[in-house]
Amino acid sequence: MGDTQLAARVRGLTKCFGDVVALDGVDLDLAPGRIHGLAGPNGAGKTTLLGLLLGLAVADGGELEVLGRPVGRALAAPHGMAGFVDGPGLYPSLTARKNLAALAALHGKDTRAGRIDEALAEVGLTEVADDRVRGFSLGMRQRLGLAAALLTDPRLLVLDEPSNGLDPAGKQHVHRALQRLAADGVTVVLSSHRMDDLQALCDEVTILATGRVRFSGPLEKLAAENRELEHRLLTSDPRTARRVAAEAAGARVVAEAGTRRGNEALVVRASAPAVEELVAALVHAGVRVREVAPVVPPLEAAFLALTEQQQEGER
Ligand SMILES: Nc1ncnc2c1ncn2[C@@H]1O[C@H](COP(=O)(O)OP(=O)(O)OP(=O)(O)O)[C@@H](O)[C@H]1O
Repeated sequence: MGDTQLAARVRGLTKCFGDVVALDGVDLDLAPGRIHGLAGPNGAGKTTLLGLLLGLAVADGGELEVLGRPVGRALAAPHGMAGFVDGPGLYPSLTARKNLAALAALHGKDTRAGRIDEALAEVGLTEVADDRVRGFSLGMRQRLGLAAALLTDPRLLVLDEPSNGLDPAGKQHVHRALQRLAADGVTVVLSSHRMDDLQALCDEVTILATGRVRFSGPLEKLAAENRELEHRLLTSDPRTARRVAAEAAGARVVAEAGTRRGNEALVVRASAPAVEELVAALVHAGVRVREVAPVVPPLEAAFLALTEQQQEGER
């Protein structure tokens, strides 16, 4: 795909706040119709990057192209973009419905009741449509902010931690709305601290640590980065299992991890294929394997390995 088709193209982006280097030569490509996740420890630069995309601040260096247009030094949200960082800007004294009407009118968009009702339904706020926003929870505000963004018919949607404060039903509404947008060709970029949310939603992720990109690409590639993981095994015969694991190629017994559901658990460090071999060897030795699971989910393990490496390298 040619770069001209990208929803956003970022090259060597830097941003400092006094002595703090928030972004340090960041490259990022956002492909159309994809949901791109941004992850990273606190202070990694996620909000700063999303803010620059939204035109809320100006970069100190590098290139930033959004929806085919270079973003210059003027602070202006590029046309066709929607989103928010640090929570959506809403009018507390107005109802949810009136907020949407006011925000859509501000953008010169369709304010017909039908369209507003649709947006409210999409984020699951129909029942509180006529309640004042002042009494809304964080999760309800986040969803209303998303509804407001939907009304502007964006081609690029930028969201900073949109899952913050959402209950499971709210999360489902938000995930469905974002997936519907992506299916319609809208590009979505969002930050999250939850690797499980990123896994459920995103095609690609970028991991930032101390202002630098540590990984950018498909999620499967990230999970595969961390080849050896600790796995917990529950078996019918812990003693034999331990002996078989100690002899298995490519597996190292880490510890006996106490008991779980009355069984003694065994923890081994091994790659996914080596774990499969071990399970086959256990079955061959007459040991029943009741449960095999990574101690830390693969994506989270890859995230920790990448971000810890970066921080240690800088000490
Ligand atoms: N307006 C500002 N003034 C001074 N420093 C800032 C400002 N905005 C961000 N920073 C600093 O820049 C760095 C990156 O911050 P940023 O908020 O982008 O990180 P983040 O990845 O979004 O973090 P979190 O996960 O905690 O939200 C941090 O060290 C932060 O303290």
